[in-house]
Amino acid sequence: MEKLMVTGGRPLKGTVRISGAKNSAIALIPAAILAESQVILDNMPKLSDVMIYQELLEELGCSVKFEGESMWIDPSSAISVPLPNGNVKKLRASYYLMGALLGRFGEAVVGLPGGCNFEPRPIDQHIKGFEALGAVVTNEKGAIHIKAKQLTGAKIYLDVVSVGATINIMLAASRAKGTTIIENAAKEPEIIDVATLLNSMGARIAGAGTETIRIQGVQALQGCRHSIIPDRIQAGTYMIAAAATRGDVVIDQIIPKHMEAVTAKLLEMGVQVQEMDESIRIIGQPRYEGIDVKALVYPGFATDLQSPMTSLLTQAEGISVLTDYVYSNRYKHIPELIRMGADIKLEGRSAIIQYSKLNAAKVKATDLRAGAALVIAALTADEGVSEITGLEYIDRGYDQLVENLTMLGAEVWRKKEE
Ligand SMILES: CC(=O)N[C@H]1[C@@H](OP(=O)(O)OP(=O)(O)OC[C@H]2O[C@@H](n3ccc(=O)[nH]c3=O)[C@H](O)[C@@H]2O)O[C@H](CO)[C@@H](O)[C@@H]1O
Ligand SMILES: C=C(OP(=O)(O)O)C(=O)O
Repeated sequence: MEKLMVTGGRPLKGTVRISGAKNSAIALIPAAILAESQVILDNMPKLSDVMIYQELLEELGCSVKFEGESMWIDPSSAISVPLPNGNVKKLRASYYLMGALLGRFGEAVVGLPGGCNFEPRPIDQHIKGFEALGAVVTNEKGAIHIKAKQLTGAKIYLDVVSVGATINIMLAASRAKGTTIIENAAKEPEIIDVATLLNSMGARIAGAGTETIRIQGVQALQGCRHSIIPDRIQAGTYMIAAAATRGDVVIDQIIPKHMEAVTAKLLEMGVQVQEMDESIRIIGQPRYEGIDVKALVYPGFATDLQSPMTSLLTQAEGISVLTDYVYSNRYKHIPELIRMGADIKLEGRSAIIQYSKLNAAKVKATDLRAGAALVIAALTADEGVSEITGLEYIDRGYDQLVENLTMLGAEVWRKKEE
């Protein structure tokens, strides 16, 4: 196991290039199972979740290789091997194997997912969707067994707006007989990315990115080549880190439209933000105003940036109130930030944050974005070296983190845990 060592007090300066999006990549990889010939995914991020997914596909009989930043997947020999345990427990997005295997083979056995379990994360809406398409779903000792003689299109109203359920239903319904309509669908850019891949494979999906998605099932899907969209959560993390360290950073190769909620909040605090075609420049300021932030589904402020934003708000004068409306208790970073000197109180599902001088400390990342919050706090701390354990969580979502931060002038390094 490794930990991350971070020296505080150095403003980030320079340009950082953002990789492909984790939350797209780990849906696009299983989507490739639906094809009967080779799928090439370009702009693939180097992340532990992606490596685990490579192994999962190999367990299912796919052949997978990398060429630079491209992942070549040949799913022609895939079979629906039961995966009740093992790698499926290591990441959240293993649940997409349910929709993909169901769509291609009419059956799947997939263990309940792992990943960042900052609070219970049910998958009842995924299951409701599969059942509506005609599948029989049972939970046998923590593994979900799904079987359908014939998947048939249906109208499915999601009780909660769920990224995972929307994508999972799209995957299965692409091969169903007839038309599926998902109402109250999630609108995240990653959903559009998955629909774009599926349509390039021959699917007929309309409305991705709106609350109503129509999927006309087709008999077969073929291979294609697709480039993964930039990671808006990584981009947002660097935007926030640049502001928190009062640096000057160009966040490059992104889609600025995806960043609108973050940009708006940074501007409201008094951060200088310059938007270009494919990049955003963040110029930190000596003084920021406290603000209110509400984490919501897209196009609202992303819950995945709620923890990083908590660290930045400790640098704003007055009181800031941050409320997460997606997860009620995604606050595992707060006790650790308090150890670093932050003045934060939890009231129900809101964090009340006051200006605080942060100090270096030994802290523990308990999930991916909690880890990102601690990295930002450690970079912002006045002086001294922070030690952040739980680096394996951070590696789930940040491609080349140490290299990128080093290029931006930070002093960060990995160290073996004793
Ligand atoms: C791999 C991936 O893309 N992960 C993202 C995805 O997770 P994930 O797809 O798991 O998150 P969802 O959008 O499904 O969850 C949103 C909310 O709905 C609830 N819910 C969800 C499904 C369900 O069947 N029942 C239910 O009650 C969840 O508990 C949560 O409160 O979207 C989240 C919300 O933007 C992000 O934090 C994650 O980074
Ligand atoms: C919670 C996250 O990911 P996952 O859903 O894969 O655990 C995240 O990316 O912040």
